[in-house]
Amino acid sequence: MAGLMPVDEALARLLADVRPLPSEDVSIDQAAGRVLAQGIVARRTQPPFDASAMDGYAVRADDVANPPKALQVIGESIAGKRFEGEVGPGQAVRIFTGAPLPRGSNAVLLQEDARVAADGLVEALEAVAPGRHIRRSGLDFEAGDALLPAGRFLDPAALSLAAAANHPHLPVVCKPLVAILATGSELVAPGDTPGQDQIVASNGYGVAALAAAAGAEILDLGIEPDDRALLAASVRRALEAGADVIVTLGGASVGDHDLVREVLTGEGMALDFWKIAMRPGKPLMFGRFGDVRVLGLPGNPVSSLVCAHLFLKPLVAKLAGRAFTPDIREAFLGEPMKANDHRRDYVRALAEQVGGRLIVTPFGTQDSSMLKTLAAANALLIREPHAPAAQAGEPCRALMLR
Ligand SMILES: Nc1nc2c(c(=O)[nH]1)N[C@H]1C(S)=C(S)[C@@H](COP(=O)(O)OP(=O)(O)OC[C@H]3O[C@@H](n4cnc5c(N)ncnc54)[C@H](O)[C@@H]3O)O[C@H]1N2
Ligand code: MOO
Repeated sequence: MAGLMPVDEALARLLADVRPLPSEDVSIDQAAGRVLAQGIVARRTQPPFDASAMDGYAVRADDVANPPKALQVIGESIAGKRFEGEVGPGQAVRIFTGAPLPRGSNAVLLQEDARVAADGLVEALEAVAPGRHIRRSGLDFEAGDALLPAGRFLDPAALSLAAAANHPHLPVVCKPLVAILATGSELVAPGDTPGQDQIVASNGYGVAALAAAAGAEILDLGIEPDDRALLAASVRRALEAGADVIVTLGGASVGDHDLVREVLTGEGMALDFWKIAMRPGKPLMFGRFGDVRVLGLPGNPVSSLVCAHLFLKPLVAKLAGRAFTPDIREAFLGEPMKANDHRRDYVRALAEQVGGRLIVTPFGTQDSSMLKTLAAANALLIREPHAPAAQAGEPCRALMLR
């Protein structure tokens, strides 16, 4: 069929000029999962002093070169409160992990290698090399060191490092605000009582979860019936709220009550593309109000979610400054497949490791209303347009969903 845009071309058009959003400062306890907008440098040296790496005794290595050797314990150094004096010949200081190393000492004798004796004495049972069990000042980083680059995803290790470097706030890429509007007079919210001929709206929940996981803030615009004025009012609400992306659900096709494209263009949206060569998801629409991107997802629940995986996820990730590569794997067919037509198919399937190979077996029925098979699937088997019939065991590609 003419006029359907190939998936890769549609994706390239969608993402072509998307840049990460501007930055904002957030408190470090709110920064998990965000992306650094600027690199950060260490605001202090870590450790800030020579510190013990073990519980034991700070000693002069020469003193214990020929054990056993009795040493006089002249005090203790604990994490948070150092021993202020100096360790002289024949002396030791009780020391704990993380505590500053006292002046005069140059090694830490493990407490397992010592025996407490009478009258404030400790007997060293082993020799210890100079510098042993000491973390030198700056071992981890020095003040002024570049620690994390712009664009770094703030995962647990990056967050703890930023905190250790004494950053209470971090400059991060703003979260894209994704407004989600479900359309359709047949829809009621979960928990409401559907009237005759009505169904429960489902798409928005999965789409919102997917966008949030990719880094978005969600603005839920609820459900609007197939009514031009109400749809237009919702679109204006999204624009006034500063949405970066507006996602509409349903009403994207060609039916008399599929009003979304008409309402959006009436409100000033420049239509970029509509209808792509994929199954499910053919009626996908993309347009923009300036920098505000609009994705019109098809109403069929599986089509909505598959399009969200393929298009919304990379769009949100790119706006949020995140790196994103779909998890597409080389695999082998678990069942024969018929020749394909002009649309690229994303077939709900089960991918399993069998004897070191990833075997992908499609579910028998692929109607795009069937969420149960989408929830059961862990992969989408990708069938290229015009792919010839294939036998079980032939190579294929699979987009992993989980
Ligand atoms: N003559 C044609 N008819 C259709 C075509 C076509 O090319 N020619 N395309 C079909 C394809 S493919 C799809 S996909 C659907 C999508 O159409 P719409 O985006 O207009 O979706 P609706 O008609 O509004 O709804 C379809 C279906 O999905 C249900 N729905 C809608 N929104 C939700 C929601 N938020 N949660 C749960 N379910 C929802 C709706 O009740 C319908 O059952 O069009 C085909 N038709
Ligand atoms: O392309 Mo529509 O998405 O299957 O049913």
